[in-house]
Amino acid sequence: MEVRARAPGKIILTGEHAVVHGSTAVATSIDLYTYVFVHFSTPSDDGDLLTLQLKDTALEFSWPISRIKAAFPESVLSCTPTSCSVEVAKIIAALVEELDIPEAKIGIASGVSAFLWLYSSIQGFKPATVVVNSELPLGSGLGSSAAFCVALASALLAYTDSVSLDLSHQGWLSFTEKDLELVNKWAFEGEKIIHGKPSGIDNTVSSYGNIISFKSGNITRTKSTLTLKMLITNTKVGRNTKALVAGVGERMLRHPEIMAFVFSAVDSISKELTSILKSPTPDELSLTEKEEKIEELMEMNQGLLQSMGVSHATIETVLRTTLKYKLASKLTGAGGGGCVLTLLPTLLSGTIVDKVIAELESCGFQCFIAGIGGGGVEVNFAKSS
Ligand SMILES: Nc1ncnc2c1ncn2[C@@H]1O[C@H](COP(=O)(O)OP(=O)(O)OP(=O)(O)O)[C@@H](O)[C@H]1O
Ligand SMILES: C[C@@](O)(CCO)CC(=O)[O-]
Ligand SMILES: [Mg+2]
Repeated sequence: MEVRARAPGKIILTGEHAVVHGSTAVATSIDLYTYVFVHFSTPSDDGDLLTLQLKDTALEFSWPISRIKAAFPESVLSCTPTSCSVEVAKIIAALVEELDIPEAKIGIASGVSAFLWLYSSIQGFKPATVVVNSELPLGSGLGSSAAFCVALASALLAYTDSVSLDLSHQGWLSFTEKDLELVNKWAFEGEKIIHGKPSGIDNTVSSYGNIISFKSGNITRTKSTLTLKMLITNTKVGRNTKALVAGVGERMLRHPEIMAFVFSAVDSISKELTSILKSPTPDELSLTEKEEKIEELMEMNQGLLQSMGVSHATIETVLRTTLKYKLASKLTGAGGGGCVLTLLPTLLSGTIVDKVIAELESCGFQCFIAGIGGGGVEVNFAKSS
């Protein structure tokens, strides 16, 4: 029995960090995916191992099922999404510690912990091989952790009675609305292990796809009348969303009144962006006007992100470089390095785009343009060749 799942990454157009504190944020899926393949062992496989292959970091881990069974409490299997208890978190931490993950790749430990929680909760103690690979840069603000959790939850749920999928379907298959809700809730439990205090926007956009406005767990799907073209620049500076979210939380505790104003301003920016995206775009003039407004909103949001303390010297370099070409940019995701968005207006000449990319890449950054607003997570039951 095998299944593969693919879940998209995302960009946050406005509202990261503030969304953790209840403000509105706007995000869209991108056409770069994390893939999870699961092969559940059959008696003929003669295996009693749970194996996790993480292709992006060239790491492989295996646990004898008996080892996992002995470590976990019996009651861990659950039909409904459940948070990892402090007791089980300690058990998982001990199992992950035994793996001796090399220091340079230690960030992966949180992903392995999320895997152990989702696997044992959804599948119990069954032998299997799980293979993960991603088109997303890991830990760069494009939602790699959420895509990982969404693809994993989908693949693990695919054969269970909790969802209703046509197992004879050929090719990629979407979940029903009700099943997507379940996938999204399980993925959120995984994100909690990786992030500490996620808002849920990343797993939600990875599950559902499209453009969404998100506030305190409530999703509004936004049908945009314009197609945004965003240049994504990866500064290649590694960072960790958990630490950055915690840093903003501490600033909030030190300056509650000021930060409340900052978060409220971000909320207004996201609401204004949503209304611009939704309103009719009858002609080229209104398109240009809208793009100019969006650029202004991005600049204001970036200023507020700076005041939250999540910008970085490399992000400032990208901002300065794109400004030379009169282009507006902002960080996306948790910041502290990672990726920066630059709006490429529809009427911008290809020559300018080439020039700005060349200048950014000469600084050692990596630029690409991803397709945005596509569908969410899908599964595929086709036999691998
Ligand atoms: N393909 C993958 N294989 C293994 N672990 C992964 C994979 N993708 C993500 N992870 C886990 O998620 C962590 C990165 O999550 P983090 O939230 O810090 O960054 P991000 O999700 O890429 O960015 P953001 O949260 O800002 O969008 C990795 O260190 C790893 O633990
Ligand atoms: C920084 C943050 O707002 C977005 C990370 O992509 C964290 C979250 O919402 O969980
Ligand atoms: Mg993340």
